[in-house]
Amino acid sequence: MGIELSAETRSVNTKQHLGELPSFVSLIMERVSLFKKLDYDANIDLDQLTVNEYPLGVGLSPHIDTHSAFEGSIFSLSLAGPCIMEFRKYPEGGWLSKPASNSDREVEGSGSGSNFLGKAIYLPPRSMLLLSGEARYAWHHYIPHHKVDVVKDSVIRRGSRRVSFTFRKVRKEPCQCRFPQYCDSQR
Ligand SMILES: O=C(O)CCC(=O)C(=O)O
Ligand SMILES: [Fe+2]
Repeated sequence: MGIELSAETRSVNTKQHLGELPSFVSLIMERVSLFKKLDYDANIDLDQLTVNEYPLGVGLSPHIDTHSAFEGSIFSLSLAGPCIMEFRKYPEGGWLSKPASNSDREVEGSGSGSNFLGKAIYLPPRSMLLLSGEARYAWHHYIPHHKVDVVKDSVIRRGSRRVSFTFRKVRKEPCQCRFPQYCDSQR
């Protein structure tokens, strides 16, 4: 909603303006505006909304949201069931290997040429995830294709579905972030 996003290229067609965001998200936008009080360089004049539905066991493949398509702050509201979102940072830029097993931990990968830092974050229902700075520009995020997540030896069962509302601001100029090896505008 707002502006069309291609699932294949993870990019936007700025000519495909789908209209204003629907009025039912205005309360969410009000809550998002409270983030301005925090010390973020956030431009939170958000104009693009993607709604994702994840049936039980379905995840999200690893990616960094396209730098050239969206500004520096990305907000994702989790609804219905919980999930664990995993993050990896590869110093070289690209994604190199398949995700390892899931848990709430820090990971340093090695072997088969991979060298990454990993983190896993629990996203309860009704929580808002803010990706900004290095987390937005340099870390891949993904949701493993699992029905059950293990966090510090506790088993967290996913609900029968999760729905997320991801709010972004479409970028009009090339990205000039501090992370050129991850940046499609600077390669
Ligand atoms: O489901 C989410 O919370 C995140 C979705 C996401 O990363 C994306 O659409 O790029
Ligand atoms: Fe994403």
